[in-house]
Amino acid sequence: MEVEKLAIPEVMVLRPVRHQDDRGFFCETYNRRTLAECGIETEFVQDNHALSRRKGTVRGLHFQIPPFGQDKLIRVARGAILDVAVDIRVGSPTYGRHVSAVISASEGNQIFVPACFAHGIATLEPDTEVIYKVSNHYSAAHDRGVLWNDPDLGIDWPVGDADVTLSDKDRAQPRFADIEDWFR
Ligand SMILES: Cc1cn([C@H]2C[C@H](O)[C@@H](COP(=O)(O)OP(=O)(O)O[C@H]3O[C@@H](C)C(=O)[C@@H](O)[C@H]3O)O2)c(=O)[nH]c1=O
Repeated sequence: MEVEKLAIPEVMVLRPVRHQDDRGFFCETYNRRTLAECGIETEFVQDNHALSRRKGTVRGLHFQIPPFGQDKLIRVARGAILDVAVDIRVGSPTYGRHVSAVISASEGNQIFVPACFAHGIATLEPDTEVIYKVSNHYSAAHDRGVLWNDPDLGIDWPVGDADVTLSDKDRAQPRFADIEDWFR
């Protein structure tokens, strides 16, 4: 498996081997041993599957607070996304900065985002299906977010305010400056 550490190196893009033949391909989308060889020892406990019908749908930026923080391993079964991870570790040299990568069904790549990052996606194609593993169970009481287009974060989303599809929850998320310090 190829591993690419992004500019914030705790966030990694992974490329599992795709075995191509006349029928199509075969790919191990999750292998605990291979991930451990890449330095990812996370135990995942839940798989999620989200369909976004429209291109230009943004989900995020989301995180769960301790003790329900979630490492995430994200891939795309149909379509493509821009995946964004914002460092929310107080005291980190990259606090408030973000990295992003295009993750797509055609590439078969994946992205690993640790718990102490706010995470979001923007769909680059209609009917995009995202499948991801998380290392802690969902807890609505521990669910938190940051406003996707907060100018303080300076994220270059592939969709503008006028065209974005967002949940009501994400429209009302707080600014980055107003979130509490959950991770150190
Ligand atoms: C995330 C989640 C949501 N739900 C429920 C709550 C709600 O009724 C419905 C939709 O939830 P949301 O609007 O929060 O879904 P969504 O906006 O897709 O949230 C996801 O966004 C991406 C960017 C992430 O990183 C994920 O961790 C998760 O926060 O599904 C669960 O039952 N289990 C879960 O694990």
